[in-house]
Parts: sequence; C-alpha cells; structure tokens
Amino acid sequence: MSDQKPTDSIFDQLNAFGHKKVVFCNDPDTGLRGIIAIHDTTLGPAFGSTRMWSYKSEADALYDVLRLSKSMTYKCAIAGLNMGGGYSVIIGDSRKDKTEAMMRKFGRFVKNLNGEFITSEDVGTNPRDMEYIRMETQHVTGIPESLGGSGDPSPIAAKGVFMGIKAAVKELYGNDTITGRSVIVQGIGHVGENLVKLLRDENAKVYISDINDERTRQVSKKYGAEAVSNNSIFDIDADIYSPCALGATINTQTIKKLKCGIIAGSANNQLQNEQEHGEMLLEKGILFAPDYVINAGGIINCYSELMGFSKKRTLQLTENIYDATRNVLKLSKLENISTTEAANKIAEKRIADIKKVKSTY
Ligand SMILES: NC(=O)c1ccc[n+]([C@@H]2O[C@H](COP(=O)([O-])OP(=O)(O)OC[C@H]3O[C@@H](n4cnc5c(N)ncnc54)[C@H](O)[C@@H]3O)[C@@H](O)[C@H]2O)c1
Repeated sequence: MSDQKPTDSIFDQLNAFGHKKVVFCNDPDTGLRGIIAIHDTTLGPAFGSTRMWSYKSEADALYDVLRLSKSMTYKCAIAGLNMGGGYSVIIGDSRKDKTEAMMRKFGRFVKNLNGEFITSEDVGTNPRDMEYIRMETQHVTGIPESLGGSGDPSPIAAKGVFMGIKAAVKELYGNDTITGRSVIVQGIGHVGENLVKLLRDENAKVYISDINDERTRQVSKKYGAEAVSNNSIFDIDADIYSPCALGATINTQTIKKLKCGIIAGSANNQLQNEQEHGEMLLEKGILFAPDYVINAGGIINCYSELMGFSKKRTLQLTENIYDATRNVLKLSKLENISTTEAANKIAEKRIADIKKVKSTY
C-alpha cells in the first residue's frame, strides 16, 4: 500500500491509488467544501470516517482523503469485515466553521450515494455531528448510545490494541503473558487511557507520556503508571513502545534510538515511510504490529452498530485481532518481509478472493 504522493494531477492520483469514485461536495450556501473518496467496494459498501481539518490547500485535503480511504480498504479486509474502504474530509476549522446546516448538507451528499458510503466520526467531528448527518441519511454510525448507537468506540479500540500487543509478545517471547512486561504508552487520550487500564489490570509496568501534563498526572495516579517526559521516551529501556497519539513517530531518527522489542499502538500511520521504515525495523529486529491491523477495534464497533450485533459479538470480533496479528507476524517471518508488507499481502489476497466469489450473479 504505497503512501507516496505520485503527482499533482487529480486523475493520475486516482489511478495511482486505485480509487473507484471521488465526490466533491460543494455548497456555497452552507460553506461546505468536502471530498468523499470511495476506494474499493469489493467487500461491501465503503466505510470511512469524516474528518474536518484546516488543510493548507485543497491538494492536501485531496491527498489526505485518498490516502485515508485506501488504508480503510486494507483495515476492513484484514479485520474480516464485509466492508470496503472510503473516507471523507471537510475543509475548515471545526471550532469556528462547523454548523448544523453544513453537517446536514454533508449528510445529503452521503445520502445521494445510496449506501455506497457509510461514515462515522473522526478528528474534528463528534457524535453530535453524526446526529446531524443521521437527520438526512441512515448511512452513518457512531451515534450516541442514548439514540440507539454504539457510542464511544475507544474502549473497543483499546481492547484490539491490547490483543495486538499480546500477539506480538507471544511471537517474541513464546507466551502472551503481559504481567511483568514494560510498556511505554505515548498519548493517553481516549484510547491510550483505556489501554493503560488493561495493561495495569495484568500487572504490566507502564510508562506514560502526553503533552497534556494535567492528564498525565491524573492517569498516572489513577492506574499507578509512571509519568515520563515526552523527550525521554525513546531512551527508556522498555519491552514495548505503544504510540497512541499521532502518526509518523517512527522514523529514521527514532528507530536509531528505540530500545524496545515491540512496537504496537493505536495511532494511525505510525511509520513515516511505510516501506523504508518497515524494512529498517525488520533489519533492527524490532517487531512492528502494523497499526491498521491492531487498531481496527474502532471500526469493528461501528460495523457492529451497522449490523445490529450484540456487545458480546463485537468483543469476539475485536479479540480476533490477536489471530490476525499472529498471521501477519508469521508471514513476515516466513518470507522475511516487513510486517506491513505481510499485512498488505493478506489484505490484498482476501479482496482478490472475494472478487472471485462476487463474479457470479
Ligand atoms: N478513538 C478510536 O476509536 C481510534 C480508533 C483507531 C485509531 N485511533 C487512533 O489512535 C490515536 C489516539 O486516538 P484517541 O481517540 O485516543 O485520540 P485523543 O485525541 O483522545 O488522544 C490523543 C492524546 O495524545 C496526546 N498527544 C498529542 N500529541 C502528542 C505528542 N506529540 N506526544 C504525546 N502525546 C500527544 C493528546 O494530548 C491526547 O491526550 C489517534 O492516532 C487515532 O487516529 C483511534
């Protein structure tokens, strides 16, 4: 799954990423300027969140939505969901520019796709926005529990990351016991805090760091985790580094410093350059549990909402992340390829196989 921007030409970009459809949502009356990208619908309707962000340029917004929608195709495929990959972005400052009318107009654009695209919340959008979209179309998830939705996906996302960590521990140490292992959790927001709880419940030694000092103090006290400064996390000799804040924290500089045996966290796009840094980690012998494999709990939660699954079934699907991660790590070892390359291979194979199934009408 290449993450390189190939060209400035819109059509060449669509060809390079392999997109099926891109819809530009322009509405001067409400100020809506958005893009819905549908990457692949072989496995089912395209599933993807809606991000609102002050992009520096329209080209940046397009590149972001193309990249994010393609990775959703892979995430759904490897999680075993019958959903394709999509994403949408709205250009603007979510704190200043967002209105009910804008979100409902966006909902109308989603409605016009007749179920080919189903959305949920992301950076810059929240359950209230999903309620507005829901007023115009049923093709939205992440609705509050009080309105019959699945609510906050973060605890399930954290559970999936925890299963991914266990699978990586099993691969490296021969058993998946977390007790006594040391873990650095970088970013203790919605997912990070839930992960700290799961790790501490199994008596792991947990280090935490966040740019929000007050939050760090609270989480440290609540769970008995050791607070460390953001600058020092790469100097700590821990078994596992769990990035749960932003992407691209794994790059040429940080790989040189890393002392851990495993990287496994929730942040999307952790490798600054998928191919180059995936191979560097392979050479250094650090086991990288690919982010899109182990952070699929959030989307599994939305999928369950869509399918009307019980909480028990949602949990089962999330626990499957353990086996999905094991399969990726095994293939990486067998073929001596990076774990990301192994994950991409498994995802692409499932899509190719199901394409054959769907060739009969
Ligand atoms: N919430 C979900 O269900 C879900 C699902 C899949 C993936 N993810 C990904 O997981 C990551 C965390 O998601 P979240 O919902 O917990 O977000 P969040 O905004 O609740 O938490 C992020 C935390 O990271 C901290 N942070 C920001 N920059 C930092 C830095 N440079 N160093 C240390 N800490 C920093 C923030 O202060 C915040 O506490 C994101 O990359 C998100 O895309 C989330």
